[in-house]
Amino acid sequence: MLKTASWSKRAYSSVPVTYFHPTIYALSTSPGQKSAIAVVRVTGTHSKYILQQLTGSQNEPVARRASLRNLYSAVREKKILLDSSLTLYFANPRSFTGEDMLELHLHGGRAVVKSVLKAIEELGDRKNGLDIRYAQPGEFSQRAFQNGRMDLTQIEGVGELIDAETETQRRSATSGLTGQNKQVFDRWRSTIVSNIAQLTALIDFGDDAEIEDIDHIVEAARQEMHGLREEMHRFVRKVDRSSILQNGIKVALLGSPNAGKSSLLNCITNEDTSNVSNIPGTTRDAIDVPIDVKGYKVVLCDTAGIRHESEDRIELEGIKRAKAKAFQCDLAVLVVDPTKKPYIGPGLRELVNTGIPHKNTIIAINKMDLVDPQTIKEVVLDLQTSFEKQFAITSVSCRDLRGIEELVNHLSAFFEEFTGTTTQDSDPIAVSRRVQEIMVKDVLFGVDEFLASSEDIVMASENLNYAADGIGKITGQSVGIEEVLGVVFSRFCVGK
Ligand SMILES: Nc1nc2c(ncn2[C@@H]2O[C@H](COP(=O)(O)OP(=O)(O)OP(=O)(O)O)[C@@H](O)[C@H]2O)c(=O)[nH]1
Repeated sequence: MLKTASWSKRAYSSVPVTYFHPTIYALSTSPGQKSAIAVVRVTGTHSKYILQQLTGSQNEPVARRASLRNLYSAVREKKILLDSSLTLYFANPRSFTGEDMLELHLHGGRAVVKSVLKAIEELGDRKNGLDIRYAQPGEFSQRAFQNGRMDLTQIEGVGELIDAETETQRRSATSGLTGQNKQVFDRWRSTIVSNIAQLTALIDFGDDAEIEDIDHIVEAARQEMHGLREEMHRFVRKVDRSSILQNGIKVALLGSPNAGKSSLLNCITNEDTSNVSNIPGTTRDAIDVPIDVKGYKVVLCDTAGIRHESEDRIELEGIKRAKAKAFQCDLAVLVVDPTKKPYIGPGLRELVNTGIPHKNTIIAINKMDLVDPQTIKEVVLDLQTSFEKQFAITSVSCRDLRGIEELVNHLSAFFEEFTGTTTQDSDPIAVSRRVQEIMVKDVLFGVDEFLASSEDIVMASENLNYAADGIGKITGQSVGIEEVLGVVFSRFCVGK
């Protein structure tokens, strides 16, 4: 008896929720490009059938074991060899999607991929129950979600990880992927739910309770939610700072014409990105260059040289844009030419002192190869008296690259402080814009309203419900799920 019961339970649990969904397949590596290897993924009930048909073998595949197999066109009469491929079969539920899955590691030629995709397509026969079709964007991840393999924050973490361009972005994305964020949300949710339960008990049975007991329970809930609100605000602040990592830290290069701004940009990026010339005023417009500086994504902006006396309309427009860029940047790097007096013209002085006084600024004295150390000392002194604030000053040469490494270290120290991270050992967190919005509009809103309304127990409990539902929307374990699913999965590409 017992044996039958446990067997039937096992049999039941081995059927994924999506068992009757079509089997889907897609090319998971970059489409349209020649490469050494291309991976085609298949997920769904007919995965094993597809493997058996393509290999022409009815043998039971060994799960999780890679094997080298010849793949043939499904038209049996004309058995055409398509490729010799590495095949990997995963039996449900131990797969990414929780369904039976198949991976075909093909040779990456376009014709090979095309022929295998066509062969899989030809295996579809809906009338005979073989519902097989090409996947929609994000559908593999959607299956993983539907079968409880991942929650929404983890799935979004996969998306962030694939989009990560720098080391710091990669590390922040792992907070979602590893379920770290989910643990935080789950803990918050259970705290809120336990307080809802306390209040519900008061609403239902409060008539029998002493007034002091009621006050005591309400006060305890208030205290707990106060603490939680603090923690939530800290989390949101950290997410804000982490999203700077995603979008890039904006650094504007400012300076007089010919100071060497474009040369410095090229030295930092190691590329000839910007227009270098000895004709002052060469850079007429602001150029944004996304680069990786010691693991941080930085958007470096080369601007037109700022001087007062120009009458050239185009140059004046460039200067206007340079000022606007300076205003938007997170950090300004002021490039100074020590061979030309005044070292800082009135236009730049005014911009730094009154136009962007709230911005962090690093000063780079360029062309140190052209002057002696005594002149550098003079320039430093002059700069220290030119500005109302004291800035870090460093000297460099774009010609012989002296001081460039030191300047880059200055920049990365600033990035660490600005984003509250170090590239080695901190834990930035990345959550999607969707999660950020729900945190503010639902979760924190509900908690704030609760703290404002805890005199009225029914209202207070409603507000906590609102906050808990918000967390449910974030992880995908509560009401409002349909409305969020579309947003989450539409960001994914086919095969992911
Ligand atoms: N000797 C020497 N020359 C440099 C150095 N940096 C730049 N130059 C030269 O200075 C001139 C101007 O350099 P750019 O990088 O175009 O200067 P810029 O500030 O971008 O100029 P604008 O576009 O006019 O604002 C070029 O001839 C460079 O080769 C340096 O460190 N040493």
